[in-house]
Amino acid sequence: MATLEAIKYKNGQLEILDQLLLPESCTFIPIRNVQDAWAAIREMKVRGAPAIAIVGCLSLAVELRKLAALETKKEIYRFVKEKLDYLVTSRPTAVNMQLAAEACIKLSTRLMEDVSVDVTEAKDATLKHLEATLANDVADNLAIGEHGATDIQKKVNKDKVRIMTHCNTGSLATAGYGTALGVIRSLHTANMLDQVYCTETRPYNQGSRLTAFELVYEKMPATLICDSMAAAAMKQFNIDAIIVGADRVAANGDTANKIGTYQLAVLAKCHNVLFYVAAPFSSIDFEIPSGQSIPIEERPHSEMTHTGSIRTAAAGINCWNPGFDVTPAEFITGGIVTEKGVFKPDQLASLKV
Ligand SMILES: CSC[C@@H](O)[C@@H](O)C(=O)COP(=O)(O)O
Repeated sequence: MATLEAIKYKNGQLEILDQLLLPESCTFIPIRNVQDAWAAIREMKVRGAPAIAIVGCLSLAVELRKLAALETKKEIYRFVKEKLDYLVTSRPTAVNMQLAAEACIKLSTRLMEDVSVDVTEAKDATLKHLEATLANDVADNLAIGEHGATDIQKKVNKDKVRIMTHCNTGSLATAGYGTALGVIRSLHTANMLDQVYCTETRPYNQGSRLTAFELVYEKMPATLICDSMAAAAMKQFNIDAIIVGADRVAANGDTANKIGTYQLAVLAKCHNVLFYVAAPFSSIDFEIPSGQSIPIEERPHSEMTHTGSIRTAAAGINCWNPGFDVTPAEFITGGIVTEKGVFKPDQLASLKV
């Protein structure tokens, strides 16, 4: 199934769909270098944990392709490390950019130390690694979709299911297909989706602006709700499962995701609704034992006090605007859906590679 495309890369040319302009306008903007990518990530022109890492890696590929002047493998290593270290500082909560940077720096170190590899081969191997991120992510998402849909079908045991989701985890947040929205897409393709309820996702409205846009685009049976309607909707519509994405999953399964995820998980427990997290392995941070160590991004207060340029909150009020919250592993009752299968949170630690 053709899904929306938010990241376009060909022969060293990178363009991204400016998500700040959605749903009014579909405008692609060029990313000419790592600095452009850093700014696009920071300003949330591209957002969503996997998409952030892919655009970061591809922006480095753009620069590396243009670079003729590097004469030694050490110069390539230094160039790659400096650029990736910088990209990691763009946003703090999602771990995907950090893990992608660590993997690429490790590769660059290995190529530098391998005497059988010359400079051109080292550069080509690094480029190949960076450019593969796009296709790898789509393949991972297709597998996540399959595993998630099969697990939900097995546990819910109904012909058609009602799903709730939060934030945006679709083609716009990934290289294509999506993670949690990928599972919903797979259910829809298998004619097993009765209805998906997507939350508005205040204050940045990734749900109403982006997920709703994708759902309409894909013609899925979907209903938008405000975040404050989640409990009522669970009760009224007999939701079968909630599925969300992740920005960072700790080794014990605690999961950081868009603010509002934790309250959905608590509500799911009260209403006996299965709660799933869908994320690629590149969102799992095996180095941190629990969600307590996950850095939570604080966002500008204007996201809460204004709608566009219009102030909707009383002037002078103090605000608290964390971009993410942490759902304790015990609330993830359905499981963590990855490209390698569906796991209970307490199974994760043993999967460290
Ligand atoms: C597949 S994306 C999973 C998460 O990154 C997503 O749910 C989310 O929280 C995105 O937050 P955002 O602040 O829009 O980057």
